[in-house]
Amino acid sequence: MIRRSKSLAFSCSRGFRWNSILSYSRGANRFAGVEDGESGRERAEEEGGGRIYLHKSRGQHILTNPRVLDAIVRKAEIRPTDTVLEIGPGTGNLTLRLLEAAHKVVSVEIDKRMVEILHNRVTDGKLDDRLTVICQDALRTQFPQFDLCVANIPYGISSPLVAKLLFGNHSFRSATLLLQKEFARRLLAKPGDSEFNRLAVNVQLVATVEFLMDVSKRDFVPCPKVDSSVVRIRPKTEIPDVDLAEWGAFTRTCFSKKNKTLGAIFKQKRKVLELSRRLCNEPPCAGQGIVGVYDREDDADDADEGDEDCGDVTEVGLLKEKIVGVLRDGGFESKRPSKVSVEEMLRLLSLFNQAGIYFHTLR
Ligand SMILES: C[S@@+](CC[C@H](N)C(=O)[O-])C[C@H]1O[C@@H](n2cnc3c(N)ncnc32)[C@H](O)[C@@H]1O
Repeated sequence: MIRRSKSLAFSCSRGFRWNSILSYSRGANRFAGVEDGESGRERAEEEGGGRIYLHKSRGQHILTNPRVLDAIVRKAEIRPTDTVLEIGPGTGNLTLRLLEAAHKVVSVEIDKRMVEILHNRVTDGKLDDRLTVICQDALRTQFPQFDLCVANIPYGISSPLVAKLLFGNHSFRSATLLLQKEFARRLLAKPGDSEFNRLAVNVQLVATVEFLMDVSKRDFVPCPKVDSSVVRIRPKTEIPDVDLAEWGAFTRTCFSKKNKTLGAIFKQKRKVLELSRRLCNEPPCAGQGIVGVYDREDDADDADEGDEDCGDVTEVGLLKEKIVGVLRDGGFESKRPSKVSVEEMLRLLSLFNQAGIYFHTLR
């Protein structure tokens, strides 16, 4: 049951030249935003009262500019032998182009109405034997083997999806993703940039990220509030030998207060107690992988409760001294996490481990 108040209504159209139709328009009751070959800007047309409601909550903004669609496919470096994974094909504007360039396309789409539209479009174009559509939530689906991921993804799942691609044991050459501009900037951020956060540090541990192009909000139907950027994420062939679960917990601690020094962060009573509990909780739960790449703004600063400096002369106090010693001897005490590179973070974790301090996940 679709509740109209929460949705954006777009009408269907008919009678446009096939190549001018950006989304499916065969038969009655079909949606079509319409590609404007001249300006590439949005239009929506109505026919016979047929409508499909685009759900904001599912990020249903249809990319309609043919030049942008073509550019994404060109920049994705698709080989004719490739299987391409697409997340969120929507009405299939990108999918049809991917099918022209690749050997196979596997598209994962949560909305069965979109799947129906997509099926009809590829059947019309006789491309259906090379397309597999999985009608499921991309975050809950096991991806098949793929060479490349190319997608205009729903922005609401950017962070867990990037984590799934990079930390989910998939082997692929690259992911060319259309993302919200701000999210893309965070992926690309370098130490010292104001956007540098756990997302950047976790992604850059295992991948390189390259900016490809900006995309205007006006190239979508309906027009979203934000601009977008296309980036290419290439998994590194050699990944540092680090327990990813521990790395995830470690970077979470380091970035719990992005603008405080590491010394101030690790001296907090709560942090020391947390580490103390982890140490008592042997053996480590290794190999769980990073379950998220931690991009939530509200993760950036933990609440201030229990923030006071830990001054105990108990075991916890001794642990605190040990922690401070590691930070001081390694030259990290006065550094801010937002200015520390991945390599330096790895060195700090290794120094902690050498001192018998671990960040493994609590059971
Ligand atoms: C931004 S639209 C992109 C549509 C199309 N790729 C384009 O470029 O015009 C995102 C699409 O992802 C789908 N979607 C949203 N959440 C999803 C999820 N968790 N798993 C799979 N698809 C999802 C939406 O239904 C929508 O069709």
